[in-house]
Amino acid sequence: MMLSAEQQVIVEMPTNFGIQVLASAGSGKTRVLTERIGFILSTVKKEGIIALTFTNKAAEEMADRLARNEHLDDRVWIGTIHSVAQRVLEQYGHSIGLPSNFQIYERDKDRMEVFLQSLREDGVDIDEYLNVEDQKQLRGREKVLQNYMNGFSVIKRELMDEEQALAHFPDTPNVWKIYQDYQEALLASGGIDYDDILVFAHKLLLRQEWIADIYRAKYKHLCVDEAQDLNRIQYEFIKALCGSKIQSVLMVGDPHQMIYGFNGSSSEYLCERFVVDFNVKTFHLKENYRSTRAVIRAANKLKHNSSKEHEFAVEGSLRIESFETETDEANWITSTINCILELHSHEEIEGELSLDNIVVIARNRFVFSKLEEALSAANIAYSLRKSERGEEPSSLFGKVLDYGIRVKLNPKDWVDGKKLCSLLSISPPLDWTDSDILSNWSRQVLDKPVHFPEIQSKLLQAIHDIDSEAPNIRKLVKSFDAALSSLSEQISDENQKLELERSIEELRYFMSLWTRFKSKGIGSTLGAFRNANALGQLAIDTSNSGLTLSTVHTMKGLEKDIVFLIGMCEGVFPDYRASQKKQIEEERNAAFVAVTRARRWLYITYPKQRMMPWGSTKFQVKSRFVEEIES
Ligand SMILES: Nc1ncnc2c1ncn2[C@@H]1O[C@H](COP(=O)(O)OP(=O)(O)OP(=O)(O)O)[C@@H](O)[C@H]1O
Repeated sequence: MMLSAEQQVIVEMPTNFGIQVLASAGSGKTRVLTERIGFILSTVKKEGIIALTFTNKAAEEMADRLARNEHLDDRVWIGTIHSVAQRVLEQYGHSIGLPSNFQIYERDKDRMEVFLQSLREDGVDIDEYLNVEDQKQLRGREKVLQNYMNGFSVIKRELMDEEQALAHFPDTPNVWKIYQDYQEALLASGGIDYDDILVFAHKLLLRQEWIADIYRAKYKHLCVDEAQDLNRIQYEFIKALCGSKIQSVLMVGDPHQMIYGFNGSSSEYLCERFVVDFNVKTFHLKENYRSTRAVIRAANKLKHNSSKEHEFAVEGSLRIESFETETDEANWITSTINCILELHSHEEIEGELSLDNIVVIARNRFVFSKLEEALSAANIAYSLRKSERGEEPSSLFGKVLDYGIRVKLNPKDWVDGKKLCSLLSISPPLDWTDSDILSNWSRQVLDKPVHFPEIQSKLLQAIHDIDSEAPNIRKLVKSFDAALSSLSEQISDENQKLELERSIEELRYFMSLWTRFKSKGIGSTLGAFRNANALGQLAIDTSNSGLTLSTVHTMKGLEKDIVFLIGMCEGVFPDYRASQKKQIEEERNAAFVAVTRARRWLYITYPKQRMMPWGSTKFQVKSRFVEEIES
């Protein structure tokens, strides 16, 4: 596949300044970025490149696209912005006072637990505040606390100081003090939260110039995909990584596809700040290489003249259908998918037609419920693309393994320590710094009324004994796999058997994560493994084959031959919470992203009524975006 003349020019630009590529959907931005990396690898000796993406999935796709290049592993560092920042902290976090095995609290409820504890320590009787019978009142109070947590995220990602925070949250009393206390509580438990990863890494690069120089000496080029979605802290982190020494920065993006406004994203960083802060040459690409004429016409109705059809583009098709109910909509999609499969092949689509060619996209995952029922009834295998953060284990054994490792790495982690104590019916200790804590629990659990106390006891001791710097996970897994399997043969109680079955599954899943961690070459210690898992770098994506159901946000940057865009009603898409002009524009961006994922055929559907969660039905109005596409 040849690059176009315009693409080729960008790929082969000299490396002594920045390159900004502002281009529409399907115009080959990611392609240009990966070709540029290949070009640098083959023309400039030794110098390394950092390639930044927004999702682990996108990082993997980029690695796949680059796989044919020599020296990929030693010269190119492909990762999400968070994962790059996390590795900077893992290696040098101690230089700004972070504990060597710092914990990432990636789960919202763990962060909330730390927050509640910080309030208790401040003398606030938060347990009394939350001790209300009335559910509505309780939800209201929980929301107040959640608003504080959201506020902390804003403070971090906008890099606010006290004055700015007080001005930004005029109606939130004591916000700065409460925020400081939360930060102290996090650090006292040896942890940081997800937002902190970038904040601390940014601080580190600014304060310890010598560390930043180590990276700059090795990596002299930086490439950022989907740069329209950068937010302030992400942009500032990139800037700090470059300092004044790195000028070879390529940012590609499409302002029409900015869909993370709720996370502080703004295309201003790509379009304006980048130009001010770097010596930048700008390029535009308009030709769409992905989609058929029918799809491009629909996209251009949402964003006027955003894409230009490629001269060899085929016609493709667009079909818009309405249904009485969501069930009718789901049944129609299911039968249409079956009809497509029966075709086996079509001149507009390369290769055999299969479920792999199809994705169903919706604004949010709740829209899929009726479709999931219909697909199951019709025996059509599908997978729902999930967010990348891992799921928590459900068996007691799986939980002991997960929380135990967290406590092993950081005995100050009372959040996971307390959860473990409660699961094992052990009283929590007063001292959270004891490095023999797991060994003590291993003895105490033996006479507790829990599932298989001896196995849990052995597991706790085994975790205690692991060498964190060079853990032999394979050996640990092998011995427990054998022990659990032999126990299941001796037991007749059905529930206990199920618990054992789940324990073995979760142990094997843990092993597959470890294997994946090792094969990715992103570290070898237990701490690096735990953090990579926390950031979703080890998530195993099952949605590569079969029919994919995906929200718009998780489909970003990807493409399929056939797209069904479903549930297109006002209130769903655009989302009912979008009321201001700016929010509606972002919804339009999301609709544009959804439509432009289609390479060949696009189906858009909506029901005329929907079932509400409380059981009654509600009449629906066709989405304004469908009206526009039809106009
Ligand atoms: N010069 C080219 N000739 C043929 N196909 C191309 C060319 N450039 C890109 N493509 C193909 O067009 C499709 C879109 O490319 P790519 O994913 O790089 O676009 P993009 O601009 O990053 O899209 P988006 O912003 O919508 O995610 C891909 O299938 C890619 O292989």
